[in-house]
Amino acid sequence: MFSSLHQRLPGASHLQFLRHPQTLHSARRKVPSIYSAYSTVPSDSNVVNIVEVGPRDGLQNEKRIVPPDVKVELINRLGRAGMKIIESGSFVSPKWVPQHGYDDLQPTKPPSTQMAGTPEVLTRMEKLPGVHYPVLVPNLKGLENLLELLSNTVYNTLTDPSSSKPTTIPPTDEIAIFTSTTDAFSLANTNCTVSESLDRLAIVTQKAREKGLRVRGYVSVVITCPYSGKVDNKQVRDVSKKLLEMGCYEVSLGDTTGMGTPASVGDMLDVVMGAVPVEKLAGHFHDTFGMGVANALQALDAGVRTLDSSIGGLGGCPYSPGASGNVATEDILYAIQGSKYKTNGEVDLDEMVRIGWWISEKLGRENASRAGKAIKARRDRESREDEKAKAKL
Ligand SMILES: CC(C)(COP(=O)([O-])OP(=O)([O-])OC[C@H]1O[C@@H](n2cnc3c(N)ncnc32)[C@H](O)[C@@H]1OP(=O)([O-])[O-])[C@@H](O)C(=O)NCCC(=O)NCCSC(=O)C[C@@](C)(O)CC(=O)[O-]
Repeated sequence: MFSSLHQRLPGASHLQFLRHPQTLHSARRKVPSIYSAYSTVPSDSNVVNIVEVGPRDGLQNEKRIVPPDVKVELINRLGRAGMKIIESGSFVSPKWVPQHGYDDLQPTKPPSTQMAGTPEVLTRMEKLPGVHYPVLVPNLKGLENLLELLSNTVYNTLTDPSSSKPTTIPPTDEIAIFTSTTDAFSLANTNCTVSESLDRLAIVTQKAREKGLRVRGYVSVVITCPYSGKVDNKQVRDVSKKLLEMGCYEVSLGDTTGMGTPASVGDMLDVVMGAVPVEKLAGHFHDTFGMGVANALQALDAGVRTLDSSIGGLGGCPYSPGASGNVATEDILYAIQGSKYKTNGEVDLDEMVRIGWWISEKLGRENASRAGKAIKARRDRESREDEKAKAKL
C-alpha cells in the first residue's frame, strides 16, 4: 500500500517549518450497548477502535479558555454519536499547559489553563454505559488529584438498557501516561529525560493499577522530534516495550509533529512490531502535512487496530511548535466507510460532522476536517435545492 510514496523529504526543511509556529453512510442514532471498547482487537479482525482525543489533545492548545460547559457538551455529544472512548481532559500541572496569558473575553481575569477545568468536566459530563473516558496523567501528583476526585465523586447511576440492574459508572476508569523518544522533547514537555520519565511513570502505572485503573501509554515524536530531528525507530521500539512492561495495556505511537508519511510510518511500525505485538499498538497521527489519513490507513494495513483522532481535526501539543491538530475523526470515519474495516460500534458520521462544525465555531477556528467540510457543503447544497423545489410548488 502506498508504495509510490517511498520517497523521503529532507528533514531540515521540515524542521525549519516547525521552528516557526507562525508559518504555520450516515448511520442510525442508537443507544450505546454495553460492551467493552477495551477488548484488544486482533490484527486479523476488521474492527477498528477509534479513540476520540478532541476534548483533551484537541483543546489543550487552544488560546482561549474553553468553558467547562462547552467541554461537557462536546463530550456528551461525542458519546451520543457513538464514540466509545473519549479522552476527556488531563491532570497535568497548570503551569505547564500555557494559556498564552490572555482571554479576550475577560482580559482582567488572571490567565488560567485549558485543562484546569478537567475535574469539573469529569463530574458534570454524561457517563454513558459502554463508553470510556480516559484522562491524561503526567506524574504521581496528577494521579493523586484524580484519585481524590474519584473518591469524592458520587457516581452517576444509569440503567443499562439490556439489564434490569442499575449500573454505577465512575467518571473514568483509565489514565493515559506519556513519554517520548527523545530527551529534548521529554525535557520540553515534562521537564525530565526519557529515562527519568520512564522511572516516574512506572510508579504512576503501578499505583493506578492497584487502584483498579487501566493505563494507556503514549510515546510522542515517533517520526521526527521538533528539537532533535529524525527519530531512530529503535528508540520508538524500546520505549514502547518499556511502557508495556511496566503495565500499560496499549501504547499509542504519536507522530506529534505530523511529519510522518506512509513510508516512514510503515518503516517505524516494522521495527516496533519486531518487539511489540501489533495488537498492543495504536496510531496517533497529527495532520500537519495532510498525511493523517494516509498514515492511519498505513497503520491499519500493518495490523494496528486502534486509531486516535480528533473531532474537527482539533489539537496540537504546546511543545510541538508548528504542528497542527490530530487527524480529524470525520476524515477517518469517511476513509473507512465502505472499506473492509468497520468501527467498534456504530458511529453517526452525519452527527460527527455537525459536532465538528459546532465546536470549530465555538472556538472561532477553521474546521480542519476535509470530510466535514465536504459533507456540510453537500448538505447545504441539497437543502438549497429542496427550498427551491418547494418554492416552485
Ligand atoms: C510533568 C510536569 C508536572 C513536571 O513539571 P515540574 O515543574 O518538573 O513539576 P514539579 O514536580 O517540580 O512541580 C512544579 C509545580 O507544579 C505542581 N504540579 C506538579 N505536577 C502537577 C500536576 N500533575 N497537577 C497539578 N500541579 C502539579 C507542583 O505542585 C508544583 O507547584 P508549586 O509548588 O510550584 O506551586 C509538567 O511538566 C507537566 O505537567 N507537563 C505536561 C505538559 C503537557 O500537558 N503537555 C501536553 C500533553 S502531552 C501531548 O500532547 C502529546 C500526546 C500525548 O498527545 C501524544 C502526541 O501527540 O505526541
